[in-house]
Amino acid sequence: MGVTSRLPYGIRSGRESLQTLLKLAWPHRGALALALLLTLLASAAGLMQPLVARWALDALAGGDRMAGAMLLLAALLLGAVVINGFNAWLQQRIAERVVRQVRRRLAHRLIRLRLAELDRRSPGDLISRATSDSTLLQSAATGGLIALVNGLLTLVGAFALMATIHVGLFAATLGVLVVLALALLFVLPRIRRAVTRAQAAVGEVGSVLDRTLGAIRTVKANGGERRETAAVGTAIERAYQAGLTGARHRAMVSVLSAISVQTAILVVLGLGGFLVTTGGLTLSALIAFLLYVFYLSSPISALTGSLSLLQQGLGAAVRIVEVESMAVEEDVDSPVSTLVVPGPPQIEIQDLQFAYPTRRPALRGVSINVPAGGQTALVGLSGAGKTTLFALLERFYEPDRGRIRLDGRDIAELTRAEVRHLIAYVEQDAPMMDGTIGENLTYGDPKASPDEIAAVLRDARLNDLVDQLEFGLETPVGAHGVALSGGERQRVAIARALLRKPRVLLLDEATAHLDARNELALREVLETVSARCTVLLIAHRLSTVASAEQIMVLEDGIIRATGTHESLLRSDALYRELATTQLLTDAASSPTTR
Ligand SMILES: Nc1ncnc2c1ncn2[C@@H]1O[C@H](COP(=O)(O)OP(=O)(O)OP(=O)(O)O)[C@@H](O)[C@H]1O
Repeated sequence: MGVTSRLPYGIRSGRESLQTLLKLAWPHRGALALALLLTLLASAAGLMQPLVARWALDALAGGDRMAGAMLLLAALLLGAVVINGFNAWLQQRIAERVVRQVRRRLAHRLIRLRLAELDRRSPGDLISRATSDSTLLQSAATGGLIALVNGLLTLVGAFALMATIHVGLFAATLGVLVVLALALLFVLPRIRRAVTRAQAAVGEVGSVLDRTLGAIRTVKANGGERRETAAVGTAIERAYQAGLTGARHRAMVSVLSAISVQTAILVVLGLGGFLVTTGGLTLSALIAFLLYVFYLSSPISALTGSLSLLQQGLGAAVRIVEVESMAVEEDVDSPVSTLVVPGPPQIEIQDLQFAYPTRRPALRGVSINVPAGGQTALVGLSGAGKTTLFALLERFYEPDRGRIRLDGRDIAELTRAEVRHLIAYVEQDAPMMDGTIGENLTYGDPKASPDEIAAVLRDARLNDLVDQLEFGLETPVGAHGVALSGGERQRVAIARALLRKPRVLLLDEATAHLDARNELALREVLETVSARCTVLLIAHRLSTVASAEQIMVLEDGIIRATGTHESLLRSDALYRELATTQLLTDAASSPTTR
């Protein structure tokens, strides 16, 4: 790490990307070795051709029959064609497998990324890494690697044969090619950087579109179409410019390799011609040597082509390596012991501190004691830290300091899978997953029985809604189905939470969109549920808050008062203010005013 971190970013990322590429190719080493063997066979067949041609020419000059040589030449040509055809299919298959493997791994990690990582990145950019970046790896991890090794071996083979014909001519050819190699050292890293830039810009296109389509009503209502189109346009332009730069560099590589081979031919022709006239070389040897120089264009273009291809792959691999370095929740797949907390637990929160990156602390030493069972309400002004407290209970984030204990067990010592198995959480916005209402209900407990589903439908007052729908529980909802109202979505989310029979139920403004009748019904359900489950709720409705046995007032990341509705009305100015202004909206239905 020490050495790596001192290297400039380009070199470090290049090396890491190459390691990633090799790691990806490693599981397919058997098939890759076969593909390389076939490539070498085809190349050997190619290398033999000038020798056989020389043999044919010598036979002709000596007045011998050349049929044998011609037959061998034909066999070599045909053999190379068949081998190349099979090899192309084999390599494509390996390439597809590499991409499948990368996409599976990326999908696995992206779904398990920690929220702190997701907060810093846009979903569109992350998605593009699993889609377009992984495609770029396809040919690099197979064809690129094979062509590189094959190009190198063929080149060395050709060099050896050329050196046996004439060392001086070989040295002259090598001199020309060294210049090419030096030029490549300069151009190739630029291809990689251009590809990384282009892919980052493609990711940005995804981000902008994701943001725009995700808030399309806001965009339309505010006439933001032109602005959003311009924002996408800027990213598209950046991708185009980076793509052009890459194309320019790739073109330069092929021009350089063609020029170097042409130069080598001219040098060999001039020098070789001179040697032939002075008797230092036979004509057939010169022709054979020249055929090798002509032949060199094939491994050289394979080599330079594979190097550009590899640079493209490496450029994309940089972005894939980044995903590898993002923190994931490793313990969400671990087995869950249902006995961790047998009944509704007492929740003990001690000196909890937490700050989002680049923000002032959202929680500044919260200590509370939530009794086992029963309902506890959290109230406070917007931004006080209520949702953040729930996020820490769910272990979406880890606290900077302090502990949360469930029945004396520190949740940091439980796996996230265990913590989340114990807790059901109804979010503020209650989004629907794409699928049917039934699938949305059973998302947390796919094995729920029809009776259990019927019970939660009753509890969440969803019966009427489901009965009205043509396909009942099979009705699709979400982006591709029936659009549910805010209140309906909340009731589905509550039903889903109840179906999981949690030990702890977190409700984050879960009644905000409910009408008075449904809210009253839900309060009765919570009354029953809280006998077997510790309910912690954030609410802005006086009716919901006042029915809680304990109320905590959170202000600017700290608990400023705890008590019952009546005691807080007497003792806490902020609660009194909240109760008479913010919470007053439905005072008519509050138990205290009824
Ligand atoms: N993902 C996040 N990244 C950065 N800051 C955040 C994030 N989520 C919340 N915050 C900030 O943390 C503070 C506490 O937010 P939190 O959502 O916990 O408040 P809240 O009491 O639930 O508010 P509300 O009643 O409006 O939902 C706020 O200043 C908020 O802007």
